[in-house]
Amino acid sequence: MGDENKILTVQNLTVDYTTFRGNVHAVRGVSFEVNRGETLALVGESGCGKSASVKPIIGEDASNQVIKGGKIIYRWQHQGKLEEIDLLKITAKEMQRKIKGRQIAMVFQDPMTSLDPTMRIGKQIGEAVASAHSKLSKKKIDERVRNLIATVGINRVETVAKQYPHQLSGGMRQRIVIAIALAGDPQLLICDEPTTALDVTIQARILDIIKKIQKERHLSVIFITHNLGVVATIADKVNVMYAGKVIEKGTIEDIFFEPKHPYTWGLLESVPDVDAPQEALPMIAGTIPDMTQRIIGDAFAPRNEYALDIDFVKEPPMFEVSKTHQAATWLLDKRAPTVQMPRSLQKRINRMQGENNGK
Ligand SMILES: Nc1ncnc2c1ncn2[C@@H]1O[C@H](COP(=O)(O)OP(=O)(O)OP(=O)(O)O)[C@@H](O)[C@H]1O
Repeated sequence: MGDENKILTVQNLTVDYTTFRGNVHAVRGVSFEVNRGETLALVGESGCGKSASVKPIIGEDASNQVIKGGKIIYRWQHQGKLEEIDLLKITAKEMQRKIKGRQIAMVFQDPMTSLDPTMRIGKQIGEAVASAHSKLSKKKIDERVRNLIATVGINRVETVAKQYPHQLSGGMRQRIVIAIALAGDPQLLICDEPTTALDVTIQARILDIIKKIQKERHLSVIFITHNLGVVATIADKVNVMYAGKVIEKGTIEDIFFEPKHPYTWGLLESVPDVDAPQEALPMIAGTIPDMTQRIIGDAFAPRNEYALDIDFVKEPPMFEVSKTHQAATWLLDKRAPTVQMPRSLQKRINRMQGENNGK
């Protein structure tokens, strides 16, 4: 697959936050790629560096953020030519003028932070359209606003256009935020926990809308979530993150049917199983490490009941499981003892695979 199909390549991204307690090493050398028309999920517990890995893509920088290294290569077709830039090297002005909204847009968890409470919905979307397409007439802008509202699955277009954010439910507000994100016809949409604050049925509806839009517009999507259960319905590929690193990456099938890292096993076990009688849901015991400290070995080792001695001393490399699947665990070293995933998880996977084959 040539580079033209890769819309984004993040290479060895390293991000710190300076704090009075010392530097938080939030992202410790993260690399990933997103292909055109593909959805990549970044998954992991709270605080593992998911947001910190994507904010630099769109120039969202807290005042205490320090990019210590890496590249973020973005590629797009411009006047029939493939252009590429390192998003870490452009100015804030260029980011605003060329990239933000028009190439890459972001949807955050809390829609209220992205909406202006004092402005009618139609006007807010209209401003986003006008700022991305400066030459459009008022009539054309209005037309686009109505189309965008309909695109996110809202039927009462005229009514909603006249309303204020507080008059809408959480799910409706999130749809409007998605409509605003689409106003500049971006190629890449970054969704940071877009459904976490919503109740389960509304979550499913928003996921369906994102999926529908992704297909219609052949969008690339980076989808951030702490819930692996959500990932199965939306993503093509998954990167599992822990303590500022990607520790396992693969296709949906690789991660759900052949998980290799004990951390991924733990995440999968903590997904509610709707098809099986529920025992108490096992959460991964322990807490994430203090990210201001230097981490020695595998960051997950202190919480890992399958840890080997070497895990406490030496960081595991990414072992190749297959062409599409890699995991950073010493259990994959050829000298390691054979360790099986928990039986309860294996049983669940067997059942899921059976259902999948029966489809
Ligand atoms: N502005 C900041 N200043 C200091 N530390 C920060 C800042 N932003 C994030 N962090 C820290 O960086 C680490 C990674 O945070 P990040 O927000 O990327 O996690 P996350 O995986 O997205 O989790 P969540 O779902 O809770 O946002 C955490 O330890 C977090 O406390």
